[in-house]
Amino acid sequence: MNIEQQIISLRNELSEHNYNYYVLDNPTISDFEFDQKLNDLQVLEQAHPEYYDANSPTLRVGGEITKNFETVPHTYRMYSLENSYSKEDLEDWEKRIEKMVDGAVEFTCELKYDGASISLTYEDGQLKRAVTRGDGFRGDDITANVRTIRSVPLHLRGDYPPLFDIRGEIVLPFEGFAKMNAERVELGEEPYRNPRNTASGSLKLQDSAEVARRPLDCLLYNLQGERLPVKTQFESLEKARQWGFKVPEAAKLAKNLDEVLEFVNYWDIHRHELPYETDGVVVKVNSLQQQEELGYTAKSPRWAMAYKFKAEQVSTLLHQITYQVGRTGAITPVANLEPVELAGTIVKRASLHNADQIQKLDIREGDTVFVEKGGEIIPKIIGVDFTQRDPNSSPTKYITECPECGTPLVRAEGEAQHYCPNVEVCPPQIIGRIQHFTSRKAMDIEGLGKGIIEILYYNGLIQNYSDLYYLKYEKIIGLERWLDNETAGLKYKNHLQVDLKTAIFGLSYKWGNLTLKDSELLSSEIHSIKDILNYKVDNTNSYGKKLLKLQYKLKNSLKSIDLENFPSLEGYVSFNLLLQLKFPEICALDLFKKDEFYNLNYIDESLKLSNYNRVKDFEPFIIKLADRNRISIQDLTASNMLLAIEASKSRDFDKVLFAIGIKDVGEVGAKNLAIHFKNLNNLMNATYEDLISIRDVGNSVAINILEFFASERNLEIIERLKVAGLKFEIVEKELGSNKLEGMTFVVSGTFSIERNELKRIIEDNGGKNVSSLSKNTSFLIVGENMGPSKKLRAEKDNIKMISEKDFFNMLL
Ligand SMILES: NC(=O)c1ccc[n+]([C@@H]2O[C@H](COP(=O)([O-])OP(=O)(O)OC[C@H]3O[C@@H](n4cnc5c(N)ncnc54)[C@H](O)[C@@H]3O)[C@@H](O)[C@H]2O)c1
Ligand SMILES: [Zn+2]
Repeated sequence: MNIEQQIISLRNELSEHNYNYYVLDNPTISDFEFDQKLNDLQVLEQAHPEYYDANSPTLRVGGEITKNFETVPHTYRMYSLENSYSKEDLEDWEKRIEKMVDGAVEFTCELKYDGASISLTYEDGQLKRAVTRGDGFRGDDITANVRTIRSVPLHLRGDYPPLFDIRGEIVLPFEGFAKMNAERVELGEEPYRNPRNTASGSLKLQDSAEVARRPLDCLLYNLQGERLPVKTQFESLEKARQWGFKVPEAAKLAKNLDEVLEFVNYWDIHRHELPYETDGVVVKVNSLQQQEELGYTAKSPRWAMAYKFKAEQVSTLLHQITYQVGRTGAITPVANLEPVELAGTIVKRASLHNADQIQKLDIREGDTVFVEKGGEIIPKIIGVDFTQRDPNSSPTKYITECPECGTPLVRAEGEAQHYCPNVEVCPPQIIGRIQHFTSRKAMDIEGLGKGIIEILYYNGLIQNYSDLYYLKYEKIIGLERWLDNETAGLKYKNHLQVDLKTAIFGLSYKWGNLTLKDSELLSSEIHSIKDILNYKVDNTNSYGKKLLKLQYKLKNSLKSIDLENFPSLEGYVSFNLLLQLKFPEICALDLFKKDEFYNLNYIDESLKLSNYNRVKDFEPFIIKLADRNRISIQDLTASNMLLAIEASKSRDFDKVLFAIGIKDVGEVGAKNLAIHFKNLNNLMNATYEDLISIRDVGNSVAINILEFFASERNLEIIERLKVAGLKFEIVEKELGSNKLEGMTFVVSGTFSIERNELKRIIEDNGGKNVSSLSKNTSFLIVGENMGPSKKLRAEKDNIKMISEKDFFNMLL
């Protein structure tokens, strides 16, 4: 590639990233990588001014305007900031400045909040407009959304100027972000990646009510206007604070660059204590007079410089790649890491996303990997330290079978994710669906979280959510299980009674490293676990060696265990614990005392650190751990749970519709469907054309709905829910108002809801039902197929006739 091609290719690539970042809120590379590429381009362009292009990403603010909001021009242009990454960069900048202005230069140091920029216009102390940065000249008018943010003052106080703009950053504090993500995870949805993109995405929602629900915050840092009552940047921060804006206290005045660096160094460490995300420090020339002298480049002010903190990176050992199965059957590979501290938290796991990602980075078990936590909350593996790679390792073979049910995985054309297609039997999918059903935004059944659902499921009491409504107190009381069954080596947890092959596999998972195939082979030759002890081993091959190890461990550790009753699930778990207790090598007591490692996972570790004869010391920890990991359904839990299940029968139709978990039908979608179809029968009879005519229902959702109701099994489940008494039709909200006080109604014909229901709503709102028309009747509510005589009579007596819809409008 020649220079010109290189420049053009970089420009195209960066424009694409700008689009992903600013418009889609979904960047595909890290900020650091982006800045490096931008810098490469800058260097090339400087060396080759002949390829100048005013539209180059180096000369333009990256944002764009979207078509969803009104576009408005900025009175004062909104710039970006120049970036620096080192002390030297800052020193160079200072030198440049000092040549251009008279007198000593002081600096204001501020934190660089990582969110979405916003410009607010205030007229006579009232918020008039809020506009995104857009391309710097024009932005999106998102006033309605910004009004919902509590830290944006709608009216100012004090001695504010009559007209000015104030700039700031809209951020999503960690706490709110974590809460939003917890809710998403509860619903089995992908968590949001980082607060910045989520904040920015929230601002572009069409529904301000939804924006209001997001815990956004607005931090202000810059005034723009004519004849403002301030002479320095620092003063303007103080003034803004007095007028009622939220201006963080961290800002500091620095007399020289040393003081600036002090500020930088302090916050590089302490920023993790802040409630929101920051990605650097912004250093600004304090005097506004000097700022004016310095002016702007094409893209940024010369009087300000961002100093970016480095995205924190560490290297650590990747022990194992495990695979999680989600509610929809999607498989997510997870890297289990040697715990390591990164950006203030201990990181033990990182998502590997999908098979392509593993292949692209060539990640293998046993590798030393680089883990980064730049903007992203969930740490990610950005590469492998190849100098540390074991030369004998081989590329990771992605699993081909579901780790939970053994079904061969599928991967649809063009999809990144593998799926387990065993929808009806695969345990995490079943449990996930039930969990979704009971979750807060669906049926909101309190106390029925994952743990309890698992107990009920593994004890064979529920197979799907309809079974919840048929639970009996006597059956559930006293049920228990250990939460941490994975650590107990129990891979095949869907079988309450595991078969021999599985039991062997479970055992060897811990000790012998038999593969599933090995276990199968062995199980065909013996009748029970006990037989392993007497099995004749040919120890000349690796299979035999593994068996020998298994035999040895078994012999050494089993005396008191009732092998006849093994294998059963509970028996199995306790069996493992007992083995741990009896097993003389488990002694890494010190490791265990640290709560961080207080987990059965580390028994494996402690096995390696063989230090004999300390089992006794260890025992209480194991017992405590076992208790901590065991949950059981006690009296109170059981009765509360049944009450909560009973109470959930009164949830509205749209909640039920959301809860049953039709693919891609979310909370809002379910509401639209409920309002449109009024009841389940109508929805079930809807054709493809009916469906796609509804707001927000596209091709794939329509197909999902049709498929859902085409399944015999789903129909059976729904039938059971109906029998249990769940709501499968809209019951208009009982407002319980007195809006209809003094009015009498006659109801005639058929309606979208039961006639009695309609009458009840009238009464609940203070109205009176009468059965026949008279001069005193206020309204006749006309349904379908009303007899003609009623109509004549009403016309004669001048009684107002209204439709069902008119009636409900009266209640609004
Ligand atoms: N990963 C990607 O694909 C990708 C793509 C485009 C941009 N980016 C990233 O976005 C950034 C570029 O975006 P940018 O142009 O918004 O620049 P920027 O984020 O580097 O800095 C400018 C912005 O900082 C904000 N800011 C926060 N605190 C401030 C304060 N105290 N004073 C003044 N301004 C403050 C302002 O909103 C201002 O617009 C780069 O860091 C880049 O890495 C990443
Ligand atoms: Zn499966």
